[in-house]
Amino acid sequence: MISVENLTKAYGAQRAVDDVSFICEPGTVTGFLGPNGAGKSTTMRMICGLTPPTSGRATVAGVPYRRLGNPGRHVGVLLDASAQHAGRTGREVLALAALTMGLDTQRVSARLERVGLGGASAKRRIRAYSLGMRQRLGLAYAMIGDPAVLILDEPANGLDPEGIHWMRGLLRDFADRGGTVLLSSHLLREVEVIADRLVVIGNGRILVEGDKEDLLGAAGTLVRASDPAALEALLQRMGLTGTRTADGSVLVPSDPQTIGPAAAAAGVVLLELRPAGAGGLEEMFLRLTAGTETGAAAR
Ligand SMILES: Nc1ncnc2c1ncn2[C@@H]1O[C@H](COP(=O)(O)OP(=O)(O)OP(=O)(O)O)[C@@H](O)[C@H]1O
Repeated sequence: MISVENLTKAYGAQRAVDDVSFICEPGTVTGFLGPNGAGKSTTMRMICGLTPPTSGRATVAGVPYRRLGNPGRHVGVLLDASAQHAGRTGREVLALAALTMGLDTQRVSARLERVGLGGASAKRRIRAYSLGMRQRLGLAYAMIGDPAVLILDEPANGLDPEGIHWMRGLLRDFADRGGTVLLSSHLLREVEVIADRLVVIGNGRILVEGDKEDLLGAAGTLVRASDPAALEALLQRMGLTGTRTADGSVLVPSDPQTIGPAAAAAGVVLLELRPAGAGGLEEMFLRLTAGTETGAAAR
């Protein structure tokens, strides 16, 4: 389990992470999303004891990361796949990790095979690895101590479609066996498939957090009318408050079955009427992050 409580990190006047709280439970994969510069890496670094928080705290398995004895046996971390010593071979990296954790190096060959780096790949130096191969080694490194928790920053970065499919299975299996996974990714489609829970962050603050199905299902209805003022008046009469989205439609906290007939009865011509969740995670992400600095810049 990972617990993040009111975590804040200030760099001068800027709050890179601002009062962030969430929990990752055993048996779940939590997707950590946000535009560039939102504060994902900083949050993960604070959880792993690499960046001291300005205030708040984070614990893994009930204690701050830095107080874990032999941390690799409790939590596997992959924050930067290229952080390994370029002159070592894949086999050497894993063997050293095993030795450091007091584990038998016999497990190394099987672990390399499991991430697709057996045979000749294991004997190559990291400097000759592709980014995808480094990510695979990074995952093997994170998992060599059989931890109960995985913290992965952009683990799919550089993986080919087959590699992404493989990683999805690996992490799903890990969580299904009771493991806890926190992963950040820009690949929304991948997160949508693999995650059970979502934490979306923008400008250092949590924009939305919760069960994936609930968030995508309870997103409301997107309505567009030829006469926006008439729609607004209708919503008011229905006691509903709509929110104008970046593309000019209105997000209404109700279902299409309620809005459609009411609009027809009132003679309001609708150009669009659909569940907001139907556009999936990407649409939700873009809508949520529309007001944030980097989210707006991306448009
Ligand atoms: N050491 C630092 N000193 C000053 N500012 C920093 C430092 N590290 C991060 N920041 C700032 O904190 C903010 C959050 O950065 P962070 O790397 O956590 O974002 P991110 O969500 O991981 O972004 P990306 O998706 O681009 O990796 C950014 O504005 C960044 O410039």
